[in-house]
Amino acid sequence: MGVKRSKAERVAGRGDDVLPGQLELVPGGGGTRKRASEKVVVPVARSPRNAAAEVVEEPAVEAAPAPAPRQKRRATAEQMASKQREISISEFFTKNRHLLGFDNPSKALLTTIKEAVDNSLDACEEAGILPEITIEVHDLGFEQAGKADSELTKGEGRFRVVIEDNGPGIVKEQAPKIFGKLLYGSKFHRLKQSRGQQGIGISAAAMYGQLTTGQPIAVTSRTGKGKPTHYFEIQIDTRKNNPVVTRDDKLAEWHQEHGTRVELEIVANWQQGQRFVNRYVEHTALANPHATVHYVRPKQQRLSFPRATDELPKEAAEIKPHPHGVELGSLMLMAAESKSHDVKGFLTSAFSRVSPMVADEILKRTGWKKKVRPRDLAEDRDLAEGLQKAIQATKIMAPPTNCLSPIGDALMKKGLVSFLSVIETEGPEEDQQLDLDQAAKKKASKKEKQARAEAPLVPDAPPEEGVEKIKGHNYFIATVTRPPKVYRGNPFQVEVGLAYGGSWPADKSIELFRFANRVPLLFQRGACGVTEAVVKTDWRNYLLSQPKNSLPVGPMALLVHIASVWVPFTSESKEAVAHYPEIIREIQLAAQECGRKLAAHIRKRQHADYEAKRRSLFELYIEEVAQALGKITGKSPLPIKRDLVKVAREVTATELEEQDRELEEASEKTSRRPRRRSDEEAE
Ligand SMILES: Nc1ncnc2c1ncn2[C@@H]1O[C@H](COP(=O)(O)OP(=O)(O)OP(=O)(O)O)[C@@H](O)[C@H]1O
Repeated sequence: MGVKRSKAERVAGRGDDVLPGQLELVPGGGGTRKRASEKVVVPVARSPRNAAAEVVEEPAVEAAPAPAPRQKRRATAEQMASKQREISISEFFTKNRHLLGFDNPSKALLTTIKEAVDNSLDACEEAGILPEITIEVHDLGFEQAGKADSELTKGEGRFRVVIEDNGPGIVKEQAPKIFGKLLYGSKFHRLKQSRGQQGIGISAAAMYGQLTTGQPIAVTSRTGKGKPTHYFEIQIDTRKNNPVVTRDDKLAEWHQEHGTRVELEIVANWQQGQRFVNRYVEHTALANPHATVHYVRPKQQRLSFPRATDELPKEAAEIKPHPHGVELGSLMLMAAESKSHDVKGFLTSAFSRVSPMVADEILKRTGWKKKVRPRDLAEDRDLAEGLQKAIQATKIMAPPTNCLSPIGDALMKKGLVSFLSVIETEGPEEDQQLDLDQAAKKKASKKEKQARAEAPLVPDAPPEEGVEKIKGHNYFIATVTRPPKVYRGNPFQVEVGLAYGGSWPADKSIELFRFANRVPLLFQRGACGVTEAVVKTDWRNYLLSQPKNSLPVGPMALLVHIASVWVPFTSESKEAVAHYPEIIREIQLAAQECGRKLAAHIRKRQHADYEAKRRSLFELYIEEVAQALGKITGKSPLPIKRDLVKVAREVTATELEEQDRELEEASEKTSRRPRRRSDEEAE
């Protein structure tokens, strides 16, 4: 069937090549200029009324190019050139501090603590030291915030943040650059899993402190027994991005044999920011069960999170880049820096998984007739492109994965159990915003709540495999660790753990805990690839309800951890993971695997509930039946009742009951101590 033309099209005779609503282009460089002899097609606004006649005719006119209106130049290139100058990285981030997570005083508080704690944990692990970290937040008073009272948001003021670790310490010469120069660090150029990766975190915190309070960052550090303790005060010359040491002393005494203490004065908002900090500390303890964390807060009890294991995480090895992940520019740069005399040597020494045999295969694919040196690759883009294509066409083993250090199933479970004990002991987050007196009052009602919660909802409901008993709550815990995978040459690994039941609300969206290289991600949930993967998973298959494009609803906390040598964050503030399809797919697979375990548990639980209901129904009539049988047989009704109860239990027994009873006995023997307790209690 032919296309029906409008009247205008038929008149113009060009309806076939001009779509309605389109301006006709005249070939030959004329752009939209009209040819004299032709009718011209002019677009008209589409509306239901004129949809049928979308084009109208206009008499063709020779179009003369209209002279451009003369405008007075506002600035000349020379004038503009006089204003152009280099921008230092510190100047840039002073203006764009939101990019580093210092958007507002409450977020700045968390970012400052996070940057320092992440460094401490990284340093301890790298040195093979079990971390013991103290986080202190001291309120210096609202009047010192440097603003008029009327300008202060409630809770805003000046705070001193102190982070102390028992790590390897920092050598004297390095301290000024580490704390007083942005983009200076030990982790950016290597491929190894670590919390820090950019070399900007702690100096950015120092810069924020300097900007808001004018105070320098203070650093105390010692590298070992018998070594001196150095104390520095460091400022940043933001114009040059260089450190300025304002104080450099040797301390006569320091209680740490080795370690680092960082002190920053910042404008923060404790009232609004404390819940983020509390959450960060709790979640850090959850993902780092090998660390002891002490937490000192204004007007509240000092908290301690003792380590749940004395085993350090598996050491992550440093690897070389994988050839499949290298881009042309990087390849040329690497070739320029290579000390090898030939390309074969360059390939085997600069990349992982390139043996001499694999290098020969790559070179054969290039089809080069003459000898090529790495230097030639750096200078000749075509040669480099040829090599890159040959690399991509060659099958090369996936990169080694000993550069990754996942939490692991066992420790993830341990961490979740400890974390849940904390929640049950301490109550929800809001409780922590109260002052000490109010907290004491709340404690009494919490005990009542707990007593109520401890009463089993389902008579004889048995705990089952994967179910952890925490202070009277049954939590089903399941974990999944996926095998390592690679995105753009970077190895990564996904782990998922879930805790279902207990006191999580059944009618709300699940709690999603995101972690990257053991660091909790607390902001930008909606913009994170992890959230996308969880939302994309169809949780209805696993017996949870799930509104469209949302997290599932149910009494569940879901922990997702991605471990990688280079986590692709969406910004420098490292708050959300980018939406790489390979990563999203892996998270989905892990979530599905965990979901299957969850569905099996929910089914078993539903079956147990059903049988328990049946049993209670039998038991309702057993007394009467026993009495009646006693009368008929002339025997005592008591043994009859006992026998009937026994039969009812046998009939309604679920297959799990036996093993559950064993589990319950075992769990009664092992008294669980909550990981978080106040130091007062400990004493
Ligand atoms: N407490 C510490 N103990 C030992 N070394 C430290 C400590 N804090 C910082 N460093 C060193 O200082 C460097 C710079 O730290 P910084 O926080 O600026 O960046 P990063 O941790 O490398 O990366 P990111 O910007 O992603 O946090 C680190 O790479 C580390 O080598």
